[in-house]
Amino acid sequence: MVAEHPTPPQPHQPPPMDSTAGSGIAAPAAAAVCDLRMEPKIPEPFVWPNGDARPASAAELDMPVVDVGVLRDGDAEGLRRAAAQVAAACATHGFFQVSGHGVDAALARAALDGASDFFRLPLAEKRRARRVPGTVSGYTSAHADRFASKLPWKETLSFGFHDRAAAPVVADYFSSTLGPDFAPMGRVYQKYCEEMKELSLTIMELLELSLGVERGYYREFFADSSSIMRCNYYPPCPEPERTLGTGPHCDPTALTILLQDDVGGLEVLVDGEWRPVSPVPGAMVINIGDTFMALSNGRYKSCLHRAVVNQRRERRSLAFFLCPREDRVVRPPPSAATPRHYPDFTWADLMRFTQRHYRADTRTLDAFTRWLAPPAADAAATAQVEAAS
Ligand SMILES: C=C1C[C@]23C[C@H]1CC[C@H]2[C@]1(C)CCC[C@@](C)(C(=O)O)[C@H]1[C@@H]3C(=O)O
Ligand SMILES: O=C(O)CCC(=O)C(=O)O
Ligand SMILES: [Fe+2]
Repeated sequence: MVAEHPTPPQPHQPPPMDSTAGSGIAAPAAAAVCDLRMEPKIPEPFVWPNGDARPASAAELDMPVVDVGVLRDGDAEGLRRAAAQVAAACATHGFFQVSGHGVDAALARAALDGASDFFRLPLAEKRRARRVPGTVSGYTSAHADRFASKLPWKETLSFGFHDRAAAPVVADYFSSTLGPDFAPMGRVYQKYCEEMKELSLTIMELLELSLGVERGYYREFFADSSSIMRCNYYPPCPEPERTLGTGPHCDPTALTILLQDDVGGLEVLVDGEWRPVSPVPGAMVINIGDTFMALSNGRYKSCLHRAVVNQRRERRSLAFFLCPREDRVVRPPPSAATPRHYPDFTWADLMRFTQRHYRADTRTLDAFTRWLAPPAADAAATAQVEAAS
């Protein structure tokens, strides 16, 4: 299927980095937005180093499809099997798929189709929702408003979801940002996020069981949460082997629920090889993020993954990122807390770090830990510099 609308990015020459360039994130003066049009070669800013873009191995990642319906129907043997499958997957590569999730198939389809409808809009209309600098919310094309190189071959639309408010936060976002014509789309994503939140709490119960930690610890930790919904749109690419839809990274968030269409492109790094994750019709991909790795005191792994693109088919994926309420202190349950592998932190701090100081990649949590509290040697060096200045 060839995309019905212009595809590969043809960015304006990304503006010069401003004073925050040293932070590794370009914050150009004007929000550059890529105007996607077909070109035979990809623009230089979209070329990734060979190490990041190297080809995947042929062998798909063999990850379990866990039937989470067992948490509803009280099947004790099924529960034991599901907990064992989750434990084996999360202690190694951090990925599994779920069936029996109860998410309405028509709603899932409407959410994927809504993403296509949005990304097919004229650029000027999409720009009405462009990302507010320093936040994750809004529309971006290749993150060209943030970075000047290794641009991802994708467009994204992200918005926050928290069920504290009485008001339908997501539905209001669409109507207020894009106008009353988008109210139906907003209602679809409002309902989709509500179902994603419910599924994430079910998965938290399964994670408690599989880790043998206090029942309810994780479910209650996230009962009042502040999550991120992200629609990814990956256009066909004339040189897919030279770029990436999403670069190698670990999700800084706690848990990711990924609904992908039937195209494929998600890959996970296992034993030094990129392993494709094939779409399983009706299933959703789950992965552990940095915040949950810290909540499990390192027992469950937040692992490197990426999204590759292809020459012929556009691809869509919807990522629901479960995040704690901003001010919650991320700390493992008492039964799993010694010796501590990560410091206490809040999601607000980690979120701010990824949006203003550091491009989430393969070492985000380590970089964040150092940013939070530089090792004594660094602190002494910093004090020396300050004293001399
Ligand atoms: C907190 C977040 C930052 C990103 C979106 C969520 C969780 C995943 C992060 C991201 C996808 C990791 C790869 C780099 C990134 C810049 C991207 O390609 O979109 C990251 C997101 C972001 O900073 O917008
Ligand atoms: O699109 C995909 O398959 C993966 C996207 C992803 O990892 C992300 O948005 O964090
Ligand atoms: Fe990710």
